[in-house]
Amino acid sequence: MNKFDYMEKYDYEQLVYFHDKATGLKGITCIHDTTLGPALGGTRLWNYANEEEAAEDVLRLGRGMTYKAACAGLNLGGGKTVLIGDAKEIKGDKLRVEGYFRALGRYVQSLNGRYITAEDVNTSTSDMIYVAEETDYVTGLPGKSGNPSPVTAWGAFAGLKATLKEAFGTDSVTDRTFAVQGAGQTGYFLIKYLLGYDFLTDTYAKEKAKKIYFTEINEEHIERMKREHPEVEFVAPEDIYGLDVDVYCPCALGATVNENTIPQFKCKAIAGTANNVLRDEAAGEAITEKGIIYAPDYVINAAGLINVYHEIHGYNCEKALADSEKIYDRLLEIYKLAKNNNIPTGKAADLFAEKRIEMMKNVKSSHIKR
Ligand SMILES: NC(=O)c1ccc[n+]([C@@H]2O[C@H](COP(=O)([O-])OP(=O)(O)OC[C@H]3O[C@@H](n4cnc5c(N)ncnc54)[C@H](O)[C@@H]3O)[C@@H](O)[C@H]2O)c1
Repeated sequence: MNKFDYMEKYDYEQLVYFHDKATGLKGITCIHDTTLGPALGGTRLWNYANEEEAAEDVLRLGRGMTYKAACAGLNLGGGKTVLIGDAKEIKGDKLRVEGYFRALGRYVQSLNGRYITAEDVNTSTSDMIYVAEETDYVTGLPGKSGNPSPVTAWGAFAGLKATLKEAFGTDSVTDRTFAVQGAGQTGYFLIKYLLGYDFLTDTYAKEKAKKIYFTEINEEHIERMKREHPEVEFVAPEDIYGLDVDVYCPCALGATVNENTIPQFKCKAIAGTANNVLRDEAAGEAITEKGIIYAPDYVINAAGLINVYHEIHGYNCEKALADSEKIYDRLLEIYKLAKNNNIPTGKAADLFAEKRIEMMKNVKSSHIKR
């Protein structure tokens, strides 16, 4: 589809190409929707096969950010930047890195706050320090909101409890069993929260799950879990889907809910931190038919975004965690919407986001009339 037709179909505001000859910076920014606030989305550096592929990726990712921010209840719109280039080559040239990312910063500044950037695939918080030399519109800087993963897992834990409430009528984890895929940055913390860990007090003061299984492919992460929490049982990666547990928690890869895994599931709910959990729309429909409650990925894993949003307004960890807990109520609303409209929960999340944006459009236009 030609770009303008595509932009019209999905209501995009802007697609901006930029280039800096001296540093070889070459990229595209998508600003999808700024009804709720400035478009926020990270900058991804990727060796795209061609310009077309980069444009398609940035359009898809930028729109996804609009839905994520809207469902998270933030005053943010959705956007994204992709840089076209070989990360190894660009970042391997230490002299070039400063100029490259400062050129990006100058360009971001030229958008005048309509777009706020952050790190993403192949860009780091230290690259963002250079970006910040040239623009105010960058977040997720070192020494500010910090690593988002414990907060992402905190929000996901709140969402997981809402999902238990929906599936079992109570949100307590004490009688429940869990299968966690991936004990990396977020999965590790999700398991700790399931074991009663409180991030704020650094104590195990909360209720504890009845049983947790986990799987991993990284030896260090397997050893860490076995050493710190021997009661969490390791299973082989291929065995995680068919376990007789209440909840499957995807915290590693995308597309793990698919035609191969769905027949294996014995769980009543799917709730974890991973992105793009459903391989496709059909997977969403199939698990709904199977009676499995699915926590839409971009809703349950939004606390990383909530965390950097707080950085823009002066970071306070307690406030960021409290806001992340709102994912609980948000998911309950989405589950209700799904039931009332007889649609899969993923579709209900999209509907929720669109309704919030529509409502705010009306609020803003009535404000102008006065
Ligand atoms: N980090 C965040 O704040 C954040 C925010 C939103 C979404 N997410 C999403 O959550 C997911 C996990 O992110 P993360 O930051 O924890 O990543 P991570 O790389 O730290 O952890 C993922 C873990 O999964 C393991 N893994 C990979 N393939 C596996 C397999 N087949 N079986 C078992 N384990 C496997 C890896 O070894 C790794 O330890 C990703 O989809 C990411 O996009 C993360």
